[in-house]
Amino acid sequence: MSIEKIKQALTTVKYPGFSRDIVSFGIVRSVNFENGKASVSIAISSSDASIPTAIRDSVEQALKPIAEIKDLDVSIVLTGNKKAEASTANDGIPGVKYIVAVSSGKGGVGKSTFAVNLACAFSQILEKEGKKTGIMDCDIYGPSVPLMLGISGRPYVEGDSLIPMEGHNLSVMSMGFLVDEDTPVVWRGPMVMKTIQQFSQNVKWGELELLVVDLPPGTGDAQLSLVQTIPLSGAVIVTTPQAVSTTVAKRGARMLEKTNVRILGVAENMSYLEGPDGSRQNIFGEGGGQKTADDLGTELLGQIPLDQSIREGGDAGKPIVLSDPDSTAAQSFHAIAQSLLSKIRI
Ligand SMILES: Nc1ncnc2c1ncn2[C@@H]1O[C@H](COP(=O)(O)OP(=O)(O)OP(=O)(O)O)[C@@H](O)[C@H]1O
Repeated sequence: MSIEKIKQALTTVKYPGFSRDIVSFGIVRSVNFENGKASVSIAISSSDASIPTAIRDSVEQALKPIAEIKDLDVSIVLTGNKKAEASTANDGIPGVKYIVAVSSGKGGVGKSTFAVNLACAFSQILEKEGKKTGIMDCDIYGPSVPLMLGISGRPYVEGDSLIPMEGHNLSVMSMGFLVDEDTPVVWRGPMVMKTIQQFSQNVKWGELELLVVDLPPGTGDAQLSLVQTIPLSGAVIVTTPQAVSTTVAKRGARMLEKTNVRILGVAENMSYLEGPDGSRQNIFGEGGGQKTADDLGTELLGQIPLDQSIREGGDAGKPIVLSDPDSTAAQSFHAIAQSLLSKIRI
């Protein structure tokens, strides 16, 4: 019996909430085998109390089929490395408890539309608890959140800080408030990163229970620098039903995983067109969201229909979650917001 065999079996154990296994994650400290007794030592940095138990259970399950192991000792060492924490209440932005990023591998999947409606759904839920929600639009190339929320003007500056704008019971900050609509945003790489870092760090949010961050599309430097700057509670990957989006969405997710951002789940946008009789037409194919979620070892949080009112709501500055709360789309956004809240609030 080789130790390699045990290590091999451990590669089937996924870190909770991640598609990565505990061996490639680098948290397996040591593996020993002597006289039928296997000892595995694992170092975990998360403050989430459910993680050590979940990992211990999965390790026991994974090693059970190895007949040579008569006795097993799994020791879990808790370390204080913040960077590897999968999910915690956020202490990176003063006053902001949780930060959820909305990401997509490429543009045009409706990421900003999703982020705005999700923020409105969070706001409706959290308002009942007397708590506030915010949204930060980091899409510096095409900031569309102000338009989608019908907010214009310039934010106040207080000392070195920007004061967010307010609309629909949301605190809102966007690069769109800072650059003129007609001025093409042509930045050089390093400037993009500097700007985005300053932008994300210098906003006085006040007390927020949750901040939704609309990440720039793609998997480039701007995204990377943002996720390194803002300690996220987790990220949602938005994709569409097409097979091609699955590949691109996965590329985006891998980038997030590399920076230890917890993937909270996948949301599929433009999933189907609902007929007046309730029938569903899969205009853009089907299964992309589920496949992306399966491949990433996470869950499909929900499907948002293709709905003309979603676009109209975006263009008119009144997201569908607010304008038609009983619609299928609004209810999907609510369900997604609820399941995200229960994930990050463990
Ligand atoms: N489910 C939907 N049904 C109908 N229209 C939608 C839906 N989702 C998004 N749209 C529309 O698709 C267009 C693109 O959406 P949006 O700007 O949100 O995409 P995006 O992925 O954020 O793009 P980019 O990343 O390039 O900013 C918008 O006109 C929006 O109103």
